[in-house]
Amino acid sequence: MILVLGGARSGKSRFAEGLAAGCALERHYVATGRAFDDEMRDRIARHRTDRGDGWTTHEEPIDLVGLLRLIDDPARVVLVDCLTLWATNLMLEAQDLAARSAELAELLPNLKARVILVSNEVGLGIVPENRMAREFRDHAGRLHQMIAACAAEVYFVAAGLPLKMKG
Ligand SMILES: Nc1nc2c(ncn2[C@@H]2O[C@H](COP(=O)(O)OP(=O)(O)OP(=O)(O)O)[C@@H](O)[C@H]2O)c(=O)[nH]1
Repeated sequence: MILVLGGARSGKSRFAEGLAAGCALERHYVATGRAFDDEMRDRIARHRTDRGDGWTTHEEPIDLVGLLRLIDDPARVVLVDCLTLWATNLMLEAQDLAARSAELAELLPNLKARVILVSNEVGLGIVPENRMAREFRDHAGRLHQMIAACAAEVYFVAAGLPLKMKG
């Protein structure tokens, strides 16, 4: 399992897609993002075009654990983009984010597919004024630590350049 972290528009998704393309495995893309407005719809369309053929796309904003169990197969590489949007969706539905994150961290080492997880590093700026944003930042930081602990490789991407942090 590989974790790819980075800021907004850092090039993390492209880097992760490159890692997946480098495996001679059936490629599956798990999108946690939701097309809630025209801007996001355009962005998603661009992502689909950039990915090109050769990917099976799954859209699952909430039940990531259930979907990963369902599509798990040793013949596949599964790219999840991204964990922070998944966490946002759970928070907006008032779900227990700590419990869902623990479930994911427990499942990942048991999957047979090669899994690549993309996530936003949101903890580098000043402390947000908004309480929900502070809670989200803390949840994301804890989730990344849990996933990084069991990942074989961890990268941090900035300005399109990957820095290998583990593995
Ligand atoms: N629903 C859906 N979402 C998608 C699809 N393809 C990509 N996305 C979403 O688009 C999001 C990434 O969009 P951006 O905001 O453009 O990328 P970014 O993460 O800021 O930029 P980079 O760091 O360069 O990757 C991912 O979190 C995906 O969930 C798709 O086919 N369907």
